[in-house]
Amino acid sequence: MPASKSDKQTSGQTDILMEGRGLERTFITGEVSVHALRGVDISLKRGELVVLLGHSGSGKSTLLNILGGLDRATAGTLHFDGHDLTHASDDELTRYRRRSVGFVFQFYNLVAGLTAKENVSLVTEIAKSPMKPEEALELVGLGNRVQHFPAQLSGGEQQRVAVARAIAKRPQILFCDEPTGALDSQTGIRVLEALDRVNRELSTTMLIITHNVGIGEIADRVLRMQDGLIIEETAPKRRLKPSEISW
Ligand SMILES: Nc1ncnc2c1ncn2[C@@H]1O[C@H](COP(=O)(O)OP(=O)(O)OP(=O)(O)O)[C@@H](O)[C@H]1O
Repeated sequence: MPASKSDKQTSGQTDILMEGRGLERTFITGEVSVHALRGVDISLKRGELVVLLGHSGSGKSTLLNILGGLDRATAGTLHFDGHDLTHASDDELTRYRRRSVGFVFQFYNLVAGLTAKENVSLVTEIAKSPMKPEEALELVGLGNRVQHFPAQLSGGEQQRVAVARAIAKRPQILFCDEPTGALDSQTGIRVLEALDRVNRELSTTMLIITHNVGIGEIADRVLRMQDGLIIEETAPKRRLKPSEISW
């Protein structure tokens, strides 16, 4: 049974799960340097759902890749659950990704020849204390689709299998890069409902990237990026249910 938010806050842990300070990322291609991140400060609290908004090219994916241990910052510091990731070796970063992090991307990347259950099993077989694949699929509302192959599922259902696959290993943090980007609004809302449920029931910390300002209403906190910096932070008065929003 995962600890509730209040349990965690009284157990002596700080309520900050992840913290980046002064994060910079410069890409050098031939003679051209792109300063994709120009000194980002970001803190993610345990159990919170944060939406990261920003125009194309503002640095959202670059930031997500660094926080998720897929890339390294050129400058700045990064800590996760008391561990310094700034100077982590490649092996340590791999361990961090395997044990603690889940990813959901715009395209679902399911294996076509495997059923929904088998796609989720790919992850649960190598995790330490995973959920049963059926349990993860039930949590995202696909308890009746476990034996279906990706081609027999709608786009939104396939994305929910991808969410089940990402959360079945019980990651502490889930990074979602445009999880509804390929979906119409009604289908996208079903995917957001699955994410919202995982966040509430498992207290999984979440960072969701989107272009879609309306999705900010389901968050505890909304961050907005521009030109490689977080330029605005807001907290909606009331966190709406995904079924209450539209776009
Ligand atoms: N591997 C790379 N090599 C060179 N430049 C890169 C690389 N990755 C990103 N960039 C540049 O860094 C900047 C930020 O890109 P990033 O993908 O983080 O933006 P984004 O906000 O996620 O955009 P989008 O919403 O379009 O996905 C852009 O100018 C992009 O061209």
